[in-house]
Amino acid sequence: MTAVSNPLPSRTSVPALLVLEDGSSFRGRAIGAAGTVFGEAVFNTGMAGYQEVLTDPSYRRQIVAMTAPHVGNYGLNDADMESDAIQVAGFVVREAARRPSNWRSQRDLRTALTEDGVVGIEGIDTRRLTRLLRDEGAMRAGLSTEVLDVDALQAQVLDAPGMAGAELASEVTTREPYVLDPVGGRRLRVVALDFGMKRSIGRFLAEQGAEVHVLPASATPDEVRERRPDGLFLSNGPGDPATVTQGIATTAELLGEVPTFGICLGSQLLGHALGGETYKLDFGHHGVNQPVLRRADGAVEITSHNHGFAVRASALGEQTDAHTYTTREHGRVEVSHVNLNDDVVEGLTARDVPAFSVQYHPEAAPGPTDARYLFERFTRLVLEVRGATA
Ligand SMILES: NC(=O)CC[C@H](N)C(=O)O
Repeated sequence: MTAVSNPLPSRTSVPALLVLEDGSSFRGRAIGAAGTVFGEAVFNTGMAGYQEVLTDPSYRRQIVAMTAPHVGNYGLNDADMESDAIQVAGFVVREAARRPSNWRSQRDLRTALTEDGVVGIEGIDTRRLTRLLRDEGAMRAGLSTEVLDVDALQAQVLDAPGMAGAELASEVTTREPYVLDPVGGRRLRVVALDFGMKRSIGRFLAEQGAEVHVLPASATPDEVRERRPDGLFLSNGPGDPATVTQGIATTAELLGEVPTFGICLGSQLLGHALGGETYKLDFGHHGVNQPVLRRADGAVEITSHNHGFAVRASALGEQTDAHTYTTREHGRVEVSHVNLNDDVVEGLTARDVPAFSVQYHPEAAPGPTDARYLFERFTRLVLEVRGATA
């Protein structure tokens, strides 16, 4: 008999069930831990980058379905983790790779889901699921290897909380402050408020020569001031931005005092701090090819997204020209970036205080790198303000 050195693992035959709040159901095979989980079902259109998606804390309490039909080919490695572990509540794929082509010494998708205690399902019609979510909007969902009766699981889904009103940043923020060393000599000191910050974002800030003081989401304006920062960074994060009340209050108080840059949830918090509001999108933007118009020069950036909420332009204040609003307390703010698919606000630039933000992901992990220049833009803004006040 010939020995087979590296046989394909046999397909699991453990059944799993996904049920949406409207009762739509999908039967498939388990690819992760055993259990029952609830969350908001969303679809991600990236062809690759599943490791960064899985480990992005902004995906907390979401059941993420990948539209790419085959996921897991290259495995997971240590370098591309966006946090310590998989964060999604559940993971849905058409077909999970049975054996990864790379990083075999590290983790394959099935092992990673199982080790991190995350329930996953494969073998379902992800196109049908995506069409449902696109037509009906993001829905609450349940995914289970234990409750295999559709009505029973749907009843539990209907009892589970939705994403509107969900405060999740406190679950993923750092418990203790810590400092990231600047790369290549210190040029500036930044306080980063951590609402669930992706690791790559901290790296890109540090690569700007920033000594990055990462503080918990609960940090007060005085706790920020104690660090004597040249700049304030507002991170990405999960949940409904309107619930991040301390983050909004801290940002609002420091506006005009410390130059500020926000990414994703951070952009929404800047919108609130300027006096505006956020609202829930129907099915959100989760992918790596969203076209965003940069109004300053008419360029289109192809960008990486993961957001289910957005800033409402009209709530920022009185509209003074096509894209500029006068806020009650912080002067003018311009909607600097807009999504070309659906006109959603994708960036804010305050005109009378040094603050700007983008709703998408310049760190591009995963995604195209068109917007990486924004880290440099933040550094320039910080150095300009410091130069002017020195
Ligand atoms: N990636 C993020 O920061 C997401 C922000 C917010 N939780 C949203 O879904 O809109």
